[in-house]
Amino acid sequence: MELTVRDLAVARGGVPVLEGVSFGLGPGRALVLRGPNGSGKTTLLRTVAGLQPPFEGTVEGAGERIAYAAHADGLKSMLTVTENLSFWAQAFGTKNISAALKGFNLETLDNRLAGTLSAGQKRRLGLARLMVTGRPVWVLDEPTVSLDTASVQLFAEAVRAHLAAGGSALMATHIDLGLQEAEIFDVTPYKARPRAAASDEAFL
Ligand SMILES: Nc1ncnc2c1ncn2[C@@H]1O[C@H](COP(=O)(O)OP(=O)(O)OP(=O)(O)O)[C@@H](O)[C@H]1O
Repeated sequence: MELTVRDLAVARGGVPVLEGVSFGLGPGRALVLRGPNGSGKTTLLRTVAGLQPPFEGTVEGAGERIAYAAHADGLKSMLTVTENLSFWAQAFGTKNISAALKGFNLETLDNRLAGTLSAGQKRRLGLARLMVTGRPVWVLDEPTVSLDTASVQLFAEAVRAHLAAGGSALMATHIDLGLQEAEIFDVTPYKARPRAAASDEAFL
């Protein structure tokens, strides 16, 4: 099944920031959103992930197929690394956390409370969570923030394995992940044009 975005316009605070966005993302494919600060990449990802409604247009093949990871790591600070992953595995109806621990080099930190991890370690745990969701479409907002070079490499390998297993990934990132297979989507900011007043639903 493909994630299909058609003629999408997205808004923040009731103000449109992007319009006319259309793309399809099928199994085994990665798409990287590129654009300057404030151009609307986060807003687009939030809309695709269902965290806010489209201003215009449609998103199909999303919903429960999506695992979303954004700036806020959403970790439970008083649970250990293992307990965090087990919690999510249970929440998403999966079982195996060992691949996620290994994939993000968390094995030696397995008994550490998440709240005591460094910024990069927390980010690794937040990304490891993706692997236990079992969900096919990863939507990732600047996933490599705080990661060192070796961890960026681990992340790229995790994405590559996800694609090879038939998953897909939609990402906003300012750095080159070394994923040659990823396609680039340049976001073009909204051009002001006459329109009716922004709807209240678009206000988030
Ligand atoms: N809660 C909000 N209320 C109003 N405007 C917002 C809100 N959040 C973001 N914006 C504005 O919406 C626009 C798009 O922001 P967005 O975060 O989607 O951009 P971005 O491309 O992800 O930027 P960056 O590369 O800096 O992360 C920006 O002009 C931003 O200032």
